[in-house]
Amino acid sequence: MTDAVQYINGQWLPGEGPLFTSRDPAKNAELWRGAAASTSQVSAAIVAARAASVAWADRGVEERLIIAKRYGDLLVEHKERLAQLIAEETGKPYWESLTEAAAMAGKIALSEKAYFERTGTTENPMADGRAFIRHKPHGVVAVFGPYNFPGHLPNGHIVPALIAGNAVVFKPSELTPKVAQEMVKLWDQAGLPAGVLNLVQGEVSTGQALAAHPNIDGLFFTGSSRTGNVLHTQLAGQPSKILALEMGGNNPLVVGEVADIDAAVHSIVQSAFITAGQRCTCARRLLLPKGEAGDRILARLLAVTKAIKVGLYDAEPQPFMGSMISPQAAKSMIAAQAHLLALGGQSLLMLKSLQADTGLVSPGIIDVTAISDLPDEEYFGPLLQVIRYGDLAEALTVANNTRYGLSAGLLSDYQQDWEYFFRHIRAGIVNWNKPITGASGAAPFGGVGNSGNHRASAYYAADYCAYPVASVEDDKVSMPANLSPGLNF
Ligand SMILES: NC(=O)C1=CN([C@@H]2O[C@H](COP(=O)(O)OP(=O)(O)OC[C@H]3O[C@@H](n4cnc5c(N)ncnc54)[C@H](O)[C@@H]3O)[C@@H](O)[C@H]2O)C=CC1
Ligand SMILES: O=C(O)CCC(=O)N[C@@H](CCC(=O)O)C(=O)O
Repeated sequence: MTDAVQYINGQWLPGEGPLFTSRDPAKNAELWRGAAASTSQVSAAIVAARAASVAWADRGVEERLIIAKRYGDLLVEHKERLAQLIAEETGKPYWESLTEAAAMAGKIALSEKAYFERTGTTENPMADGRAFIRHKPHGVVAVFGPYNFPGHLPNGHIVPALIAGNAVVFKPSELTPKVAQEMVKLWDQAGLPAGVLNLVQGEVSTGQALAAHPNIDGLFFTGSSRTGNVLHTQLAGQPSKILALEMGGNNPLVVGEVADIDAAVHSIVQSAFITAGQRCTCARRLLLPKGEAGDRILARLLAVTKAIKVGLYDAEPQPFMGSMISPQAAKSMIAAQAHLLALGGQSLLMLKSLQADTGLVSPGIIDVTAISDLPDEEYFGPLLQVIRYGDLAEALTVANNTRYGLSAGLLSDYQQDWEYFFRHIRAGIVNWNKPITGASGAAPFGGVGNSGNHRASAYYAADYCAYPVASVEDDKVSMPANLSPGLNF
């Protein structure tokens, strides 16, 4: 008998599918082992969610919020343990894992505010009755999470979905099942009724069974563009299902004229190397002006990046960068770097494996200006591509030369440069003199192009968690003051 890792209709059950494991990528040790949910278990989770969804929606938002707030309190109470699990399963430094746990707790109040501001009830004036805009939950929604924020990002779909009155079937990343299990345990402890939130663990086939199920009303996905596109195709021709896709980016950070070089370099480092470059918002392409000003920034960036402390999540003092998610992810970054070098890139700082069979790598910087056909790929790790440009118009053309459009930024002391940049850049998160990572949950979070499908998350997640209903109402049926021509009463 394997461990009870599936949570279906309020019961922890062993999976009936193939065994899979989760490993600590920094210490190369097994952390978790369980059997995947079978297709019939995925169906059972959907049946349970469907059955629970009516009573959950009927409870009303105030009652649902009481449970969500209890869950938030439990997140605060258990934040150190949760951060420890996040650190072990992802390799992120403990300090950063604590910020993820805090963001999860902060999501409750932000989602409550968004629910009422964006999808609450509005009464509009009407001469002979009342006009309302109200919102209703979709019913049963599937939530898919990525590994890089195994708590915060699925939580960013689950919390608003539950507050809006939906029941959820959650399929976390197969690389981070332990964090997912902990989250669901806290919801259970908070008193969520059986069936309202179900957890189906497993690898891609479990995700496929969930996404293909005819009885889901919506699918909220955060993950790679590749998978998001598969899901988009799969759900084509099913307009009854709402699909929210939060996907990757090939994000540009443009540096213009800046007086404070250290401040600019700090913003670049925070944008490119936080979470070992494994944020969807991370800067992938750094656009630096040609000439001395750009050379000075580059020299300082190289010096600071060389000195970045990379290490174990529990090292003291704490490193800035921890491990990547897996040894395979580290190898794929080394391969990406080799590919760019073969295309004509020039390494300024090599991304290197720091310890065999772990995800520990040093950050890399590569000048790709000479590559005429630069791949428009999201290399999801700490490898920053530098492109030198002539003027701001050229920088904008290069920055926008991507099928993605998630985040973008400008570092410049000139307001007119910012205004020009803002007018011309195509992305959903556009910052000035700030890192392009670390987006606020109080703002919409999403991208254009291949980064999303126009259903932004965070503050706007409320929008895809409920559908609007327009009503005109009166207490009694009454004759209108003026009859339409041709009617006789
Ligand atoms: N825009 C955003 O909000 C964010 C986007 N991301 C993106 O996520 C990626 C990293 O996360 P990963 O876990 O590697 O993403 P992924 O796409 O590999 O996996 C995401 C989820 O989809 C499931 N899945 C994979 N293939 C599937 C299929 N064919 N059918 C159904 N489910 C399937 C996985 O098991 C997992 O639960 C990066 O590309 C990053 O840019 C990450 C965080 C935020
Ligand atoms: O959903 C929210 O509350 C805001 C979005 C957010 O937290 N974004 C983070 C991480 C997302 C990622 O890049 O994977 C960020 O902007 O750094």
